[in-house]
Amino acid sequence: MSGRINKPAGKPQTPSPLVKSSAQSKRGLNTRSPVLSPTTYKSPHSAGKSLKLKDSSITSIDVLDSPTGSSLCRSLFDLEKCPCNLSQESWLIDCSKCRQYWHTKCVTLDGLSKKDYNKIVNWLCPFCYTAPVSTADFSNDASCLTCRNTKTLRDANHAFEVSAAAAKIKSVINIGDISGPSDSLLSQENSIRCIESEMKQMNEACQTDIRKLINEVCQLKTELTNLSSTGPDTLHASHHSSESTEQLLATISCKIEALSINESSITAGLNELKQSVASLRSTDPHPTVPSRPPLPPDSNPIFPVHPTRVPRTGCEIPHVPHRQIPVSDTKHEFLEQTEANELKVFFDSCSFKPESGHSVMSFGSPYQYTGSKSSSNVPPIPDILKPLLERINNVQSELYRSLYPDQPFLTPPEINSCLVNKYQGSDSFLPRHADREMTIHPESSIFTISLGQSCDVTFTERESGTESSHPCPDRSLYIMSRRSQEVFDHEIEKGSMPAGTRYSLTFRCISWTHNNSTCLIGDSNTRFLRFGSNKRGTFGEQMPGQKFWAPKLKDIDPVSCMGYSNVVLLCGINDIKESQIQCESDVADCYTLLKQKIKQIKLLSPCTKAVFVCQLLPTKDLTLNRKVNDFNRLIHFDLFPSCKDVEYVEGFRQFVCNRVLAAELSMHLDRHGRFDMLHLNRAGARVLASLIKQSVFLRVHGGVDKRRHTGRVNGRLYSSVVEARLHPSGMVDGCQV
Ligand SMILES: O=C(O)CCC(=O)C(=O)O
Ligand SMILES: [Fe+2]
Repeated sequence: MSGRINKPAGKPQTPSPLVKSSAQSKRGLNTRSPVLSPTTYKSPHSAGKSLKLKDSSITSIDVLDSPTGSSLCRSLFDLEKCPCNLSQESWLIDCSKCRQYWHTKCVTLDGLSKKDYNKIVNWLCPFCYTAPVSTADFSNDASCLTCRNTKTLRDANHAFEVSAAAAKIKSVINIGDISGPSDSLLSQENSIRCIESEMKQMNEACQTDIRKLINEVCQLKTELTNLSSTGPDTLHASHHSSESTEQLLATISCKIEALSINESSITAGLNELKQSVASLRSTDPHPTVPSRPPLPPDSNPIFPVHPTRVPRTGCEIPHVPHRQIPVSDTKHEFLEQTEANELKVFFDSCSFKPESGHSVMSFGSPYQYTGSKSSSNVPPIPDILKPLLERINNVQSELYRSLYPDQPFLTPPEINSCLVNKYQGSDSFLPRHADREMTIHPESSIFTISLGQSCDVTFTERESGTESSHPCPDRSLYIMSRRSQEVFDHEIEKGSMPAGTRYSLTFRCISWTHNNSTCLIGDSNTRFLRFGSNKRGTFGEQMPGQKFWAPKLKDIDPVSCMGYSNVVLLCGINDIKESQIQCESDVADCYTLLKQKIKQIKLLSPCTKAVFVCQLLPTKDLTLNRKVNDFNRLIHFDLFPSCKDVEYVEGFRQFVCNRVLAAELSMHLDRHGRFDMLHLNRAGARVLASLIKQSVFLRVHGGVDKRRHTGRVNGRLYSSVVEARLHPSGMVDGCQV
């Protein structure tokens, strides 16, 4: 029985392991009469073997006589004293693991009866108890890739490794080809592991031989003692005796020779194996990252900046062309004359609200902008406008489909709002502005139909000041992309309007949910994530957005972020995975590219409220994880302190188990049947989706999750979202299964 409670000294000696900490037992301690009065003591070092102690003093001597015993005895006196170091009238309980005794009061067990104590089979003391959950060691490693190695986790990981190895062997048998960088890495790591285990075996064999040798020497010693005890005369008296001595000596020399041969062969073998390990390690594609000379730390860092972890290059930002044009398309005579006439009659009868230089009237989804006078009590789209709206939506769908021809499942933006401007006379004008409200769908266009008097709209490229003029004849349509609003202003200059009346019908895709529009740019680990309005399996209608594919950092296109409220980046693993990325500086260069991309995004899309950066996910390759750590540290210690509006997608610790990508959240084999080191499975993607969604919503609500009930994703608690990762059926928003 372990987890014993010892009885007070002086009580009848039974196997019951109770000890009362009392003056009497303390005296016993001083006289080396242990608190453990005669009883069965299980050595913490003897793996369950019991020492039957007859008498305490003899016990001490016996134990002190043997080399292991001395340390055991030394520790006995420390172990049997409660770490509180106070004498207390309290029972003592010993830990099943380290055998340290504790006052039951000190470990809050004092409410239990003696009967209850004796029911305790296993008890772990505060020194030995480890919470059965992974706890990241955040103190040293900002990337959270180190976590506490509890036995449960270690066993789970071991089981995973065994199954992964089995799968690997199976794939080798089935496919016969395991080429590819990750496989060569794996096979190399496996070879190291094999050699290391072989070395372990040889070491063990060596130990066994040494033990055998000691036994035999002891045996021979005894035999020699026996022989000598018969006296030298007797030894030489008979021919028989002399024969046995010679035989004995011959046996000894034979055995010693055999053992030395064995030993030298073992040593040679070990040396050979050591060499193999060394050569394999030297060809490691991801060698130990050498440190760079320290660089001056940031002058005013929020986080303490590790001097070696500041990127070596400055962050000059290469200019990115915005690739926008002021008017993306024009259609003359878009309206039939009769339709135009009908519309003019209709608008002549409407009451417009005056704004600066013109007057306005709205239909459909309210369009709010600075100084808008028509955004409250907005009537629905009138019947007379419905056929026109349908035509415009057709044009919008075509435009959207041509933008994303390879993604036919995406839903084009729906034009749902019409703002009509009325210009009367040559004094009318339209102040310089851009239609860059966040409520406008970032992938949509703004459609303007002119009715009545012609005029020119002037466009100005904000950065360069370059102006261009666009003529707007009666019944024509011109189209501006929402993205172009990030770089061009437009206006109808004062004094440029002719006499007479002009109506401009401007159509947009408006929704307050676009305030949360999100552009997700990521690598293959974003492949299961979906935007959409389905309650399950997508990010949902409250987080509309679009995904952009960027396997490497260079593929991040800052132009795609223009007009989005949030940008989420998950990219970089394929960059640092490259074999030429060999040291911390190389990793820092990759990180610098990420930083440049973020700055370019913010330059091109200044209205974007936040850029969320996902740290790199852990992989199953420990060597690659070192680079991951280096990259992630730069995100923590350089990016976040230095870039305003860059936010952090929290909770990535969930992906780590035993310092690698958690088995239950990741793919075991890729589609070619090879060991998959990098990819999340659907359960992992669900966790990733919930973390992204949580971060985005926390920003929207100033750090407070206000959706329906605090802590919920589409009505489900975040905690259950995370739990749901293990349920194959548990679909979480943001992730399509
Ligand atoms: O009247 C026009 O052509 C332009 C109208 C416009 O820019 C607007 O309503 O935002
Ligand atoms: Fe406008």
